[in-house]
Amino acid sequence: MTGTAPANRGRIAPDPTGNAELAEALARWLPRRRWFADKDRLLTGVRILHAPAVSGPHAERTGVLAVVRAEFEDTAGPSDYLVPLAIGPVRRTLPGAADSLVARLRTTEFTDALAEPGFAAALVRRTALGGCADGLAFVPEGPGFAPPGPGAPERVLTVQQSNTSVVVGDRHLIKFFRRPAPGVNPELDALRLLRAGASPDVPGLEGAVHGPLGAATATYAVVQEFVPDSEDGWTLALRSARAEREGRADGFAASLAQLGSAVARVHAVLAAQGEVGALDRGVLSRLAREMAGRLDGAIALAPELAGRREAIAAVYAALGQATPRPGGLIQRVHGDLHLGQALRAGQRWYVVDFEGEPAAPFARRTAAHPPERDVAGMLRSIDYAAEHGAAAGWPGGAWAGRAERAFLAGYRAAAGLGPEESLLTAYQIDKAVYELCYELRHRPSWAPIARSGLKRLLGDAGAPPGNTLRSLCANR
Ligand SMILES: Nc1ncnc2c1ncn2[C@@H]1O[C@H](COP(=O)(O)OP(=O)(O)O)[C@@H](O)[C@H]1O
Ligand SMILES: O=P(O)(O)O[C@H]1O[C@H](CO)[C@@H](O[C@H]2O[C@H](CO)[C@@H](O)[C@H](O)[C@H]2O)[C@H](O)[C@H]1O
Repeated sequence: MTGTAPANRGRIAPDPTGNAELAEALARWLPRRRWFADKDRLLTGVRILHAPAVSGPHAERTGVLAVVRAEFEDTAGPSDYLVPLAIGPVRRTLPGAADSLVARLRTTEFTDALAEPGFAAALVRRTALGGCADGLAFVPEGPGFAPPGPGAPERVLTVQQSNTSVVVGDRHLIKFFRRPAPGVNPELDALRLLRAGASPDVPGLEGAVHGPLGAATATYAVVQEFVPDSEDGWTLALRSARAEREGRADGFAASLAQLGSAVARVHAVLAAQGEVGALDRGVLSRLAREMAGRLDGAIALAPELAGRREAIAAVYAALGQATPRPGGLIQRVHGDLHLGQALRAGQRWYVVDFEGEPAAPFARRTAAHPPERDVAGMLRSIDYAAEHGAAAGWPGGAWAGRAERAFLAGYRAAAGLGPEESLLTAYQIDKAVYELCYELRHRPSWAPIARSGLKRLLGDAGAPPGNTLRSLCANR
């Protein structure tokens, strides 16, 4: 590391002009982060691509929004990660958890900047004010917002998976995209459409931070309204399934009908504000081909799927031959909708995390789909909750049936018509295939949930606790 002399303390020069020691420390620190998405690959090294500076929370510490490139032994290509760092003299005690320490190199200390009081708040403040500095652009979106005052309390959300979000002053949430890629992040893009259409069903977009990525520009973070006192749909679903076992009725099914309506309204705004296309035979056969391609990719990761290839391919083939509903559309959708991405506050639902499937390239995440894709995601999530409960001995089947029917009824009431069956079936199977791979990779002990969901969707006999699509559709 060459940047430790007092004169340049706080600035990181891009590799290969220095920083070898810091890069080595990052190579040890990164794989232990929960948002590091390459845990199953052998990391061979880290390079610091960019490190634009932002004003530090206090005079002796500088913040940088470092973008680092992780390189691996395999040939699948490098991954870029956003790593906000605070740089300053070594301290006796760290402000956050001990694992916020990235490196102590001689007299200089490098820590996770999101654990430093004042760092996230300073970025939200700069976004509210707008402006450019050191290659970063702080851009308020829409009418803008009042900057948080000095000393606004901050807390890093611990539930996040792919990214890292910090709540500032209980009013704003700044979400740092850990995997920057060239262009506008799909979440920012979707939130702009939803703001333009005055959607009441998502937290309002307030601004964004952009920075360099090679010769391109990437979205580093978005700032949006924080929804206070909310609980996510997954937590509520598990509580409701447990209440059922204990013979206590609750209002969850009724609230899921409201969620169904909220999702339908989100779809309506995205269709009105974004690009749409006709759902014709050509689109159906393309979607069927894409699903079949994803199945082949999934079999490579989860060879157990090979035994089901024929049955799954038959469902996709049926989709490819189906007659589209007249007037059907493809449009921007959420792309990775599940109960954890619905927040209940008071009597309202808010839909969050429009980033799409975290591992997919941006172009695939923003591609137009029939809205059935999101509806299928939520049905899979209800099935997940039922299956999770079944493992604890809860009577998941009846609960799941009611929950799924309520969600579909709410969706239908707001959309004016229900999801199309061949699409809903194919998307649920496509999602269950994705989930099996996701679970095998990230949470192997959850793989049986995806496995048995897939079994049920393929109509295998004797697979409680969820419901076959046939039984759900019979009630449409
Ligand atoms: N605007 C918000 N207000 C309140 N909580 C939020 C908001 N956005 C996200 N959250 C909470 O943070 C969690 C993680 O957010 P999410 O956008 O899904 O992050 P990730 O991209 O890391 O998965 C959500 O499940 C929700 O509990
Ligand atoms: O929230 P993310 O965008 O990071 O989504 C990924 O992780 C999800 C798990 O947190 C995963 O969702 C799967 O598990 C959920 C329960 O934890 C369940 O409700 C979903 O239906 C199921 O798909 C999601 O697939 C993945 O992309």
